[in-house]
Amino acid sequence: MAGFREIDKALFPITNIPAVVQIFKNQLEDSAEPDLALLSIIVGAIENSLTCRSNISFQISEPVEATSLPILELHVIEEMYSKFQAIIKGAVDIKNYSKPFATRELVKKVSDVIWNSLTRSYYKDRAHLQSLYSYLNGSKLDCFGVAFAVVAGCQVLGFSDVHLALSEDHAWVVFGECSNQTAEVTWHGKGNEDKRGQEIGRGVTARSWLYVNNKPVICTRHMEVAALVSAINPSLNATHDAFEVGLLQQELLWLLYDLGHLKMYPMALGNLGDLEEIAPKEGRIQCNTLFKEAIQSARTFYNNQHVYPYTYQGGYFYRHKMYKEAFESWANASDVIRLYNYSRDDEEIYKEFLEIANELIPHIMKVESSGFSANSILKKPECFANLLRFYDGICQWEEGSATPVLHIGWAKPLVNTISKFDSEVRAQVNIICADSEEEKHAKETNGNYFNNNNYEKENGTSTKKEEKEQSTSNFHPSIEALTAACSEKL
Ligand SMILES: CC1(C)CN=C(N2CCN(c3ncnc4sc(C(F)(F)C(F)(F)F)cc34)CC2)S1
Repeated sequence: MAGFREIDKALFPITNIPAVVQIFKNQLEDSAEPDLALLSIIVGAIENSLTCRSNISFQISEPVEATSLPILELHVIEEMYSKFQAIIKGAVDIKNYSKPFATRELVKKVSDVIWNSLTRSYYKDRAHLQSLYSYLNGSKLDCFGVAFAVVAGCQVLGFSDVHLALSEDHAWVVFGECSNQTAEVTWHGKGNEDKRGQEIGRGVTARSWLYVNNKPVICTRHMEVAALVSAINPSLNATHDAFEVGLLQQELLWLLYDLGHLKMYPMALGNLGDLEEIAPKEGRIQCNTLFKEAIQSARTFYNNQHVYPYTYQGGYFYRHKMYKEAFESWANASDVIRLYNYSRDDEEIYKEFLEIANELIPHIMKVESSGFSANSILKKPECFANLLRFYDGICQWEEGSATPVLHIGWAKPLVNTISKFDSEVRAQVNIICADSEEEKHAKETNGNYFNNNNYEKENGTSTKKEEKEQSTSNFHPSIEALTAACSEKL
């Protein structure tokens, strides 16, 4: 069983970051399960006291030491911890539910208890609504927070088979003797009817990015701790972070990394990479290594069906003006999305690709075409090839989808970008039609490679592709038409 033990209580009152890290270490290394409710309440209390407006003067007027925190008294935490236990145990009579494994009815009941105790209406996307501190003190939770609270509630009831399942923009639970049962427990997006209690769709939604082609991160208890730590939000306001909260999140993520609990959690590795880029820790691996580990994790454990590891890495390269590398990361992100069907639940990733295509890439083009260096990316065929691959993936994402992706707003920046490359550069990119000798070679070498500037791509097959007869080339017709138009101008 989990629990708030004497060795944890002995660390109170908590006044600094090392004490919080020690409690997490005790909980994570103990043979029993780490106590999700306890850990969420502790970090939620710290985050809330350092980021919520009420004591804003505290931050500005009294510069605090890096690792000092507002004092956390034991009785405050104990009261909240007992309150959560009382709410859950008071509302769920487990005599009605056979043990040792949870049932759909039990999971739905716990979800109803959380759901019905939330404030009637509040701004759901506000920051700092992810922890049990927010639930117990403000009766407010965001979409992730509800799912997390349900798993923490099931832990209180002794159901150790109920675990958090995470896509890149949604959370649900798995449960049962073989952990193969799934249930929605929270809402997603705006204005969508919640599907709480239902199993995760096999139908058309299963092919949407929202459910990552049935390759979600299935958490262990320790990975659920990593999720609550990843969900820590240091932002004070739109422009500033409370740096002690960011520091605490970074220390806790390194603790989880060292214990091996981030190996199968690409987004947590990406979060740690972002924090390391801002404030690199002595003697730790570099942030771009973390972005690579996140990509490797997604390729190894999730059949390369996740987009964010590539956009974490692309964002890093972009901020460091490594534009050639950024194009490759974004083209790799596009190779992931091309196999999905775009559905109305996929707005978040749509916005991500829209920003890359219509803000970041045009900015790079502007910067690169003003300067006149021989080393410019406008002279590099692999940059042109990766841009085509990026756009082609988005076109293919749209293919076969009920909802269109592209509109005229996409076309102008796209044509503007492609026309920035001189004809002799474009001519060096050799688009190889499917079934050619090179294509077969590419299949044998099982991957993408630039072969004397040829752009070769293994034509990844998927259900989406099988439905279409093999096209004459790898690219979506509109990209093919564009490149043909360009080459006509040679
Ligand atoms: C490259 C990026 C644009 C930078 N930040 C990104 N994040 C920030 C952190 N983030 C996350 N980081 C760790 N774990 C999770 S679980 C999750 C979620 F499934 F959507 C949930 F639970 F519904 F909110 C989101 C998420 C979401 C993606 S992607």
